[in-house]
Amino acid sequence: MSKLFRAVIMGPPGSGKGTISERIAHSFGLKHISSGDFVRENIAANTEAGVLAKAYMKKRLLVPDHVMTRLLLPRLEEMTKYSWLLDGFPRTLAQADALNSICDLDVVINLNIPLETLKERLRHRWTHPSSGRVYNMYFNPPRIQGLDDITGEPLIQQEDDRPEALVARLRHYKDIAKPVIDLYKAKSILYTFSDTETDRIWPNISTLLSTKIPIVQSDARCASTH
Ligand SMILES: Nc1ncnc2c1ncn2[C@H]1C[C@H](O)[C@@H](COP(=O)(O)OP(=O)(O)OP(=O)(O)O)O1
Ligand SMILES: Nc1nc2c(ncn2[C@@H]2O[C@H](COP(=O)(O)OP(=O)(O)O)[C@@H](O)[C@H]2O)c(=O)[nH]1
Repeated sequence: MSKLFRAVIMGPPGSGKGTISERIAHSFGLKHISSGDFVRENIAANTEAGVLAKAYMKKRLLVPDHVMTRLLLPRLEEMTKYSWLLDGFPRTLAQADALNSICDLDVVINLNIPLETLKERLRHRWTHPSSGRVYNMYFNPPRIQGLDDITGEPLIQQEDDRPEALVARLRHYKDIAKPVIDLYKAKSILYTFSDTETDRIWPNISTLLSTKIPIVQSDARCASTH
């Protein structure tokens, strides 16, 4: 029986975390836990932490660490039987320390994508606001232009996906992510992938995971939560 597998995917906005997570979940049978989706589910369900998170989410700000860890850690503790991939958490060193206190990670995938590529992708990113589903007008367009494939509801372009907003967002990401990346580097579990195309990065990630997850445990196999 293979050991359960614990992975994190990190990268700046638009680096392809969501896109690659879906491929990993599909190919390797890991549970995909997207912190953004989980926050949205809690807001929709009006939970205590969801109510706290809502104001930050509306302003497109990071939710404070104590709220985020209160949301995410119990969810992870429920999943002791599954192999999982965390997308969007940890974002800060405090979150990484909290995660470290409940589990040992096997792999951290770090996406390193050039700024010009991020700008171009996000310029064409359309989002379904209530689910967080994203499309790109060229890479993965919706079936009907401007409408979400699942609900048929209108898609929007997020204000902070505009190229002018991206530089500040990226600086902020780099500042808070650097100590997290340094921590995982020191633990020798950080694997960095640099390219402009997800389709060129994906085979390398797939090869890495094939060596790390030789057998996917049958009872750990489950669909992505996306
Ligand atoms: N680990 C976290 N720490 C703090 N806030 C978080 C965390 N994960 C998600 N959030 C909050 C920030 C956002 O307001 C909201 C949505 O997150 P997410 O879906 O990851 O979108 P995003 O637009 O911030 O990321 P990206 O552009 O990288 O896809 O939830
Ligand atoms: N053109 C192009 N767009 C991509 C590629 N990979 C992902 N995207 C799109 O770029 C945007 C950002 O990807 P996403 O997975 O949301 O990144 P995240 O913000 O890191 O989760 C989305 O609109 C994706 O559809 C790629 O290789 N080329």
